[in-house]
Amino acid sequence: MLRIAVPNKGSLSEIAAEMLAEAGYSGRRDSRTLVHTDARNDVQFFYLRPRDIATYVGSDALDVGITGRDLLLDSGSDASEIAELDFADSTFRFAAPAAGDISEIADLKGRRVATSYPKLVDDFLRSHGVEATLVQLDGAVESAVELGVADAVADVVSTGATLRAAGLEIFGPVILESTAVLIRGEYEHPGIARLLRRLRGVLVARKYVLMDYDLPVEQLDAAIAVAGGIESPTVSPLRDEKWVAVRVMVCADEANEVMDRLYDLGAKAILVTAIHAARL
Ligand SMILES: Nc1ncnc2c1ncn2[C@@H]1O[C@H](COP(=O)(O)OP(=O)(O)OP(=O)(O)O)[C@@H](O)[C@H]1O
Ligand SMILES: O=P(O)(O)OC[C@H]1O[C@H](OP(=O)(O)OP(=O)(O)O)[C@H](O)[C@@H]1O
Ligand SMILES: [Mg+2]
Repeated sequence: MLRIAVPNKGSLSEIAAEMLAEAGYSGRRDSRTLVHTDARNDVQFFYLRPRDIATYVGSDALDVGITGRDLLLDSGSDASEIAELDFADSTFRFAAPAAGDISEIADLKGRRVATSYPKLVDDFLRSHGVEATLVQLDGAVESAVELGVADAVADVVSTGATLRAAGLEIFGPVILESTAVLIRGEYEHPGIARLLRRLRGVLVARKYVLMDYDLPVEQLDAAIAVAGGIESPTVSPLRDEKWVAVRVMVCADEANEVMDRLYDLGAKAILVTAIHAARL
């Protein structure tokens, strides 16, 4: 049975649970449940703190897990990334008071840096030859400067709203581009391949739509240049030999532009349908 570590709370937990449900797995019904068995799919879910998941997977106590790249690297675990899961995208940055005397990482020498990711920040500063004092906090790191606990912070940045609200300004290079990832330990459980296929199927179903349209046959090459699909579009003959029917996968966020361009080529009856599941 494949043992899967999933976040039990925080910003990763809800989307991870949605992805697994879309991939056909049953999940816990009660938020206090710590272990759930999906016998039909021969998997067992262990609901753990996101920060701890890399430790469980890296020690092979569990076979595979969903966590954040920043949490994986900060854990020092031996677990390794096997796929990006296309959510919880964030950058990890330094920030300091907008009108202060810290505007580049060299200015951090001998200063105090507050963070919830001490290993990640320590490794980065060492790699840049900067010696600073790290102040480890559990969260809401942006308040540390105002309250006199630190001179600068290093934290997760998504929209930047939290930093701006705290009067802090980003400086220095990007420490890390983080995203949600699937991770595994040294041992590659045979069940991982199928889990990966299912999760990738969810990502494809979310990213693409199916587009069907009728087209004068002489415009086919031009239409395929507009939307070539994954391998190649499906082209079927119509009763009227001057027309063909085409079915093609298109990125959902490009669908309207593609429809406009196909329309300009003379396409008719252009229909877009959502993809519920996929295996490419
Ligand atoms: N605002 C955000 N936007 C994108 N990703 C985020 C954001 N905040 C946290 N994350 C990501 O979530 C993971 C941290 O999850 P964790 O649950 O430990 O903290 P959290 O999301 O801040 O939850 P909470 O603060 O509710 O405990 C990291 O991978 C981090 O990059
Ligand atoms: O750039 P933004 O869109 O403002 O998002 C970034 C903020 O989101 C997270 O905080 P969270 O709300 O999880 O609180 P926490 O710091 O206590 O974890 C993260 O720690 C940042 O503070
Ligand atoms: Mg948080």
